[in-house]
Amino acid sequence: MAFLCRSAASLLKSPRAAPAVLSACRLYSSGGQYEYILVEKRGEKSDVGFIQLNRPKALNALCDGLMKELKQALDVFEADGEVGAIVITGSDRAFAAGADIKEMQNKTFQDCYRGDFLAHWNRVSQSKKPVIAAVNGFALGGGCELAMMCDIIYAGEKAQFGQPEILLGTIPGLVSKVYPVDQLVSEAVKCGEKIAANSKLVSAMAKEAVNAAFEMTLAEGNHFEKRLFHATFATGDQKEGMTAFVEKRKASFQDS
Ligand SMILES: C[C@@H](CO)C(=O)SCCNC(=O)CCNC(=O)[C@H](O)C(C)(C)COP(=O)(O)OP(=O)(O)OC[C@H]1O[C@@H](n2cnc3c(N)ncnc32)[C@H](O)[C@@H]1OP(=O)(O)O
Repeated sequence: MAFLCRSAASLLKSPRAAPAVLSACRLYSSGGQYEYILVEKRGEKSDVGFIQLNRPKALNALCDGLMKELKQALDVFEADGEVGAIVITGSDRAFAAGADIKEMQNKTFQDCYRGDFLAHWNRVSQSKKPVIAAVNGFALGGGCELAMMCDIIYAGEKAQFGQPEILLGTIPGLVSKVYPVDQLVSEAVKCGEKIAANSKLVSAMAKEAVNAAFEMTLAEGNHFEKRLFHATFATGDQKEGMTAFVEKRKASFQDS
């Protein structure tokens, strides 16, 4: 948080940063100049910053360009003295279906590690102003995490939250459910079968991240999880999982 405050303050004070903020202000006052998001001020007093993710054909998959624009819009709203709260939403069908799998498919571990892939995704949790997620439809993987980074989540009746990364050969992917007594054991076995059909190597990495988090601060846990996520890009199973998604077929994991 201290870092955030400093970075926001430096945006406001630094003469070099000021033009960036001003030009970003123009972006939402003139409207329509972002490619992947819609940005405006709402509310009777125009005191609510409103950001709508807008990649309908890709179910608002969070491509790099979208995340950069989201950061830019948050910077603008943080610098705007009128804005007291920020709402992030998607479409009726999807809040966001996760990180962009087509962009990630061919990334290597080296690409992820060198570029500190997804490091800037924490921007939302660093906002000094309260952020409300208004979630309709799919909120999966990074989309679910984006909602969780907000301070408040309002969900539509058909919202679906999930962490399906394990299906792509990467982490995380843990789900919990409640069942009637007589169905519990068979449903638990079915769940075990689903987990066992995924990469055993990557499942172990997901468990390692969760277990390690119990012994760490939140920042350390996030960092460790991100590094393990990067490490999945060194596996054949991540390549298989993401390629299978793009080729619209079932993945065949080799635990390698
Ligand atoms: C890195 C971590 C963060 O920690 C991640 O976020 S990994 C990504 C996690 N998310 C997922 O695994 C969800 C992937 N999407 C789906 O499973 C399905 O698309 C669905 C959300 C269940 C919806 O299925 P439906 O059959 O209704 O629609 P389509 O699959 O035909 O999707 C329509 C269109 O959107 C593209 N798309 C959907 N999700 C993504 C994505 N995450 N990245 C890139 N593109 C995505 C999909 O490919 C279709 O486009 P088309 O290929 O037809 O041009």
